[in-house]
Amino acid sequence: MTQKPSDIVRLDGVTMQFGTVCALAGVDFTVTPGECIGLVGHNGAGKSTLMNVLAGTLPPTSGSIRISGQQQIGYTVTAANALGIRCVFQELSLCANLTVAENTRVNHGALRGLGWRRRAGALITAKLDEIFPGHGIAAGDVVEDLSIGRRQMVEVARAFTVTDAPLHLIILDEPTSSLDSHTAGQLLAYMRAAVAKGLSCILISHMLGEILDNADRIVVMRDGAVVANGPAREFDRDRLVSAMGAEHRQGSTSIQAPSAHGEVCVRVRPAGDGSAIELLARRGEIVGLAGLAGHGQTRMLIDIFAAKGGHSSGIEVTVSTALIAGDRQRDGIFPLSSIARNIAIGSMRALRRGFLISRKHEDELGETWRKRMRIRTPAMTDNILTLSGGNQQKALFARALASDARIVLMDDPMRGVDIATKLEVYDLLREEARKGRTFLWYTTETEELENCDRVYVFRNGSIVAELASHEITEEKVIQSSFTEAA
Ligand SMILES: Nc1ncnc2c1ncn2[C@@H]1O[C@H](COP(=O)(O)OP(=O)(O)OP(=O)(O)O)[C@@H](O)[C@H]1O
Repeated sequence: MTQKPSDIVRLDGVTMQFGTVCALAGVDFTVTPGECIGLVGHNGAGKSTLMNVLAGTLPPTSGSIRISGQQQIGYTVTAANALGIRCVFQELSLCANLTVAENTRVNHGALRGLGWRRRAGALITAKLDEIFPGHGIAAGDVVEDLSIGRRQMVEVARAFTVTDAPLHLIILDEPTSSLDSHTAGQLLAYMRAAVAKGLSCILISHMLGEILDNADRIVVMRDGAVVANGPAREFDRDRLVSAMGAEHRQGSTSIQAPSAHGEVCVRVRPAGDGSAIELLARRGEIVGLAGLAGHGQTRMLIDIFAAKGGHSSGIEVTVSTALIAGDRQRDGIFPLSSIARNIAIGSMRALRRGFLISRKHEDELGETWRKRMRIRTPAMTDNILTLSGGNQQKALFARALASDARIVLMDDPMRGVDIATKLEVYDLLREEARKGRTFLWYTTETEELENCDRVYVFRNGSIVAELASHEITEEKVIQSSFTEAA
């Protein structure tokens, strides 16, 4: 196939085989200047793999790569960078023990010589100011001290910085997955403005509204192949969902209000002058934690988890807890273990036979949750890192639900999970809540709060509003997020 003079990228017949898994089954894909392509597909459809090929981080098993008309042989990240292609990966790639400025230097060989740290700091700060005004990040901050949302902001801003290499195409793989809606809006507005000036962009997201609102063209992948490709105006949510191969389902069905008099199993008394609101969760409730990212929601979940069924500085927890960590790379997965072991690790007591862990029971547990969460893998004995990002997240969910914990603390747990699975997980949560489990659920996706019985809105480390189920709207959450406690 010949390349149109205007194509920046032309991939033809790209395949990628990981052992027995065919991640890409002959994909043709093009990008033209000044367009935003929305790339969607179920977890494990092959989106990240395709982007890894395009960014030069994975050599394809077969197929051809042409960039600006040039056939690429031995294509690498360095070549991609020199040709103006950058990628913001789903699993953040910043060095945790370096500062924000030092991480910027890693990508820019031009920032050498005397005063490089100051110049790197100025470069990244200017870009952060441009994309995320009011970001609150300093160039001297060490990355491991930043919240996952702020790390995502640094990673995105760094990809947009330019020194000696040009920037023609930016690949954003779920760039808003850890950002609250306000910050995500800042990024998407910046991206649209850059596209209007001629930059090309590939946006991967499971938030279909984000794709429909921002893409010029949409490409849908399914099982390693492109199954739909056309102008965004030809798609709506239903068409996207069915192209992805998910059964069409209406959004969440209405939830049964829990007993308002159920036994209280978590109570967190506010510190300070008494203006903040107390957090209470009863048996069988799904309680949402909302507000701008980094305003104390994760801290509260960790404090409740650390209280371990006891009392600790104003926190009372009367039953056992499990935590689904928000940062799977850092706090969630056991990278040397299999998928089944990663799930079973939350239920070790139940799986113990004498001094040993029963492999048979571990395998059975893994199989049950593979089916329930639709984890896409040829074998649950494979290493957890062979799973796509969304499928890793499903395994973490399975770990908490498979455990006997009575309270499940969820720190933005649906990061990267596809729409079909999300709807099933929502049903699962309700079913578990009806059986008496309690869920405390921090989410950066305001739409998800509709699944909650009540929502607490956080600001500056305190709860500033409590919304009953009939009051939960995006507008109300955003309004409360910007209001101080009365
Ligand atoms: N290093 C690897 N080893 C083995 N299998 C892999 C590896 N990387 C990816 N895969 C498999 O390739 C397939 C495609 O994965 P990929 O990460 O591209 O999916 P994705 O569409 O980006 O999914 P998600 O939405 O969950 O991020 C999956 O079945 C995954 O398990």
